[in-house]
Amino acid sequence: MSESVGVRLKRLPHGEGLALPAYETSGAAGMDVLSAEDVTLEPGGRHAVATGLSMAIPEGYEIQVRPRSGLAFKFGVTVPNTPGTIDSDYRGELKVLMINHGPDPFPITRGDRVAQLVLAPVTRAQWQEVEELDETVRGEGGFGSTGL
Ligand SMILES: O=c1ccn([C@H]2C[C@H](O)[C@@H](COP(=O)(O)OP(=O)(O)OP(=O)(O)O)O2)c(=O)[nH]1
Ligand SMILES: [Mg+2]
Repeated sequence: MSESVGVRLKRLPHGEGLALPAYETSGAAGMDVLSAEDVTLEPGGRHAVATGLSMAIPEGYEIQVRPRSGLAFKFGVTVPNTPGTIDSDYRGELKVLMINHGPDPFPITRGDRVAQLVLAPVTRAQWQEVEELDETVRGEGGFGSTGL
């Protein structure tokens, strides 16, 4: 078993009666999160899907909102801002941004698993401004500089 961290969570009125986000298997990295609303994503359409949940993530952690590969593969339905970032100081409703890249309307029913939530540690950077950076073999090469 890997380590687990307590996360305080509040159900909003429209989240009553829904299961909490849950790990589907013993080794799952993400908890599948459920929609708290019925909505249809038209082709090319996007929507911030309500989850009916707000939370207080412990300082030093974030939650990443990631797509479910099954929805992406079968229907072209994914999370446009993946990974979505839930900050530890955010107390609003967690919403899952979704976009339908597929050719057909995609109906979401309350209770459907729309995305997955990954709790991750955050390391904050402290800038150290300098005049010169160290030299490397790569140097300024990027964006395909090593070939395709
Ligand atoms: O998929 C997402 C992404 C963000 N949020 C919430 C939690 C997050 O803490 C807050 C701000 O997100 P972000 O920093 O990505 O958005 P922004 O456009 O920079 O907004 P802000 O100016 O509020 O930071 O919105 C969600 O509910 N779902
Ligand atoms: Mg922001």
